[in-house]
Amino acid sequence: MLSPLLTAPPAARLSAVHVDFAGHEAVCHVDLEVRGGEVMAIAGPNGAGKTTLLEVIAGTRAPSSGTREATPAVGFVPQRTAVSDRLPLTVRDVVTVGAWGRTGPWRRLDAGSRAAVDEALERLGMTALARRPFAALSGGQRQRALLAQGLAARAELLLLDEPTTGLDTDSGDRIRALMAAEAGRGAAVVCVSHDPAVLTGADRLVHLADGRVVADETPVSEGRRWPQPRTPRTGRRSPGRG
Ligand SMILES: Nc1ncnc2c1ncn2[C@@H]1O[C@H](COP(=O)(O)OP(=O)(O)OP(=O)(O)O)[C@@H](O)[C@H]1O
Repeated sequence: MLSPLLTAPPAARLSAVHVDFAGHEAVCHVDLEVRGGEVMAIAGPNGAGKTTLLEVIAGTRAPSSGTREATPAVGFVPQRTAVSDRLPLTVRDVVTVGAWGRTGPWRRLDAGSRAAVDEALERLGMTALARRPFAALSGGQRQRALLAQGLAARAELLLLDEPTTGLDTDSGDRIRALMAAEAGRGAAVVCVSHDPAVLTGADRLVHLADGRVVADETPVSEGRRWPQPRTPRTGRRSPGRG
């Protein structure tokens, strides 16, 4: 019998995708399907095209040629270094942006969207920091705020660019557990990473080199070797860094 992962409809499908930057092919002829319920890790050396490919899957970068089909319910968590230091927003504002897919930008949030924002803050241990300016956070706290933004979308396709880079072990564990939990509720999770703990624990590991998929493996056959989701911290103790 086919596994539920194989019978689930694709959350995203790329066909013969190329991305060309002024003559440099960053992504070359990629065919890829991402399915609900799976965590796919994308690995490869610097400059291999991982972020560019993730942007195409997210729909934030149009391919130069080829096609993308995907659910409209996308949550995209960029690298924290890709977000301006000067954003005049609180942590709650940043997380609220994630719920805009449900309400539309700058609209008053309905009760369901407010609950999604509160829950996302709670799951990342950011409730106590909700009113703090985003620009005043440490790097690791920013990473968690951006992930909370992605969770607030309650997306069918959740995309993360190096979400554990520079985090302490505890925060890295928490983020891997959250990715597993998102896949557990049926979302397709795609994560660009150099982190061995992410790469060895994903359901599927796609290797890129020079913009091409050179391997597409399912390294774990009997469940993810990732920590189970834990009861979130409320932040009542110290707000904690990173
Ligand atoms: N906006 C851009 N304009 C021109 N070239 C770009 C642009 N973005 C990326 N590139 C080039 O495309 C290639 C792939 O870049 P990309 O950022 O996707 O790689 P990556 O695998 O994510 O790298 P890293 O592991 O260093 O983050 C690189 O050669 C990069 O220089």
